[in-house]
Amino acid sequence: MAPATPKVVRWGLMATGDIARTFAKDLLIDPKSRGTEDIIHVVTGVASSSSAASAERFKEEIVQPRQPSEIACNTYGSYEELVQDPSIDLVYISSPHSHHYQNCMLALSNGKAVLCEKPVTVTSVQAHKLYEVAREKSLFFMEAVWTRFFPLSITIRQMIQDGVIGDLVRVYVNNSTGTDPEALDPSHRYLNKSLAGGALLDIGVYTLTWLFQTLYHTQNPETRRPPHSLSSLVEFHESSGTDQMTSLVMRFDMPSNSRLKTAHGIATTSMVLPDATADGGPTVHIYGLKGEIQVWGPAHRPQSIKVIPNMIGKEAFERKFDIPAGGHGMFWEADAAARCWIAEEVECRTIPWDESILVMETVDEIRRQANIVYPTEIETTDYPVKLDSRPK
Ligand SMILES: NC(=O)C1=CN([C@@H]2O[C@H](COP(=O)(O)OP(=O)(O)OC[C@H]3O[C@@H](n4cnc5c(N)ncnc54)[C@H](OP(=O)(O)O)[C@@H]3O)[C@@H](O)[C@H]2O)C=CC1
Ligand SMILES: O=C1OC[C@@H](O)[C@H](O)[C@H]1O
Repeated sequence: MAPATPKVVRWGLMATGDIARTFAKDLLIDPKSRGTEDIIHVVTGVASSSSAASAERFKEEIVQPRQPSEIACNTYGSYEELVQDPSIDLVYISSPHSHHYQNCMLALSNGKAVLCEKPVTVTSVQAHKLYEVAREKSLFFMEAVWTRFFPLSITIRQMIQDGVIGDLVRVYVNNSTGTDPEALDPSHRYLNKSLAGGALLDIGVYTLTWLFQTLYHTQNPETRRPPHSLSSLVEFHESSGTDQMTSLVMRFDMPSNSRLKTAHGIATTSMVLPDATADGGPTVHIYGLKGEIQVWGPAHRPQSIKVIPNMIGKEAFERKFDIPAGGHGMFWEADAAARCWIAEEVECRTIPWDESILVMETVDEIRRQANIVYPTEIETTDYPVKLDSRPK
């Protein structure tokens, strides 16, 4: 039952780029419009590493018009100042992924709980290290894999666990960005190796999220085993050398009472192809012995499902999942992070640390197979390391 008085959760925003704007707008939508009665989100701090003026602009354009005027929002021209602000409960980090490790360390070592954009780090070793620090300091820490918190994803995980499509056999996912790399400035984060650019870390991680949330997360945590036998192929963008297309197949062990003891996860990601199929067809297919669940819409921001039973005479059905109040869909992960923080939990069960690490280990292995190498300073676990890769 919802408490009589909602708890106010105070956010600090580290970075003022594109996704920070989208996240902040979602955060400040009335939570009641999505049935959230127990929390109110406010933004009490914004920091930009470019300038205090940029943080101030963000506050004026995005924050102030959307929250009560009596809530003070401090602005800073450095991330170091933000993490020392006592009026902040949770820090949302949305710098480029190359900077996540250093920025998360900064927040955690200053005693702040963290919600960090995907991918949590550049390497699995960095992710391990961050979770270790969060545990040592008893601080909440979560990778912001927003797709997992969509009611659509929750419904699918439940359907799998309820046996609606029977034992899992194969999951196929396609997620792409629909970008023409030739039309981008070469310093853009998609093409910039100093910013851990490339399709795999940017959007490929969503395809892995789908494989893990269906073929791994739905299994008994006591007995499930990490996937194995990964084969992948990577294609590169000529002038930047960043990865532009990855396809992979890997094997997931299934529970011992399944008819088939293993299932295949197949994922593909591309910079240039559209993020959803042009004819609006499915982007994710989850195949079980009794039927298939199709997911329609971009795999990172899915919109509807179709469930197709194998049995003749059993009707297929469709279900649309609208995102309420004109939101983008990022408020559900914010609600989940806030609830964990209020409950003094360090980890969110919907995206547990071990799964973020397994995704990063999978990325490591694909990178090893294709020899994708980033500059040492963004792969290191040393802290603090000064990173400066802004275009001159
Ligand atoms: N969940 C989702 O749907 C999405 C997630 N993302 C993730 O969010 C992160 C940011 O993406 P996005 O907002 O699109 O990127 P942007 O380039 O638009 O913004 C990144 C921000 O990071 C800050 N920054 C700090 N250091 C640097 C640097 N050296 N070079 C450039 N920017 C720097 C800047 O803010 P400032 O100057 O204020 O410090 C910049 O505006 C990525 O990790 C990406 O994977 C991205 C898009 C969608
Ligand atoms: O997380 C993301 O989702 C949407 C994409 O367009 C973006 O590049 C990526 O970072």
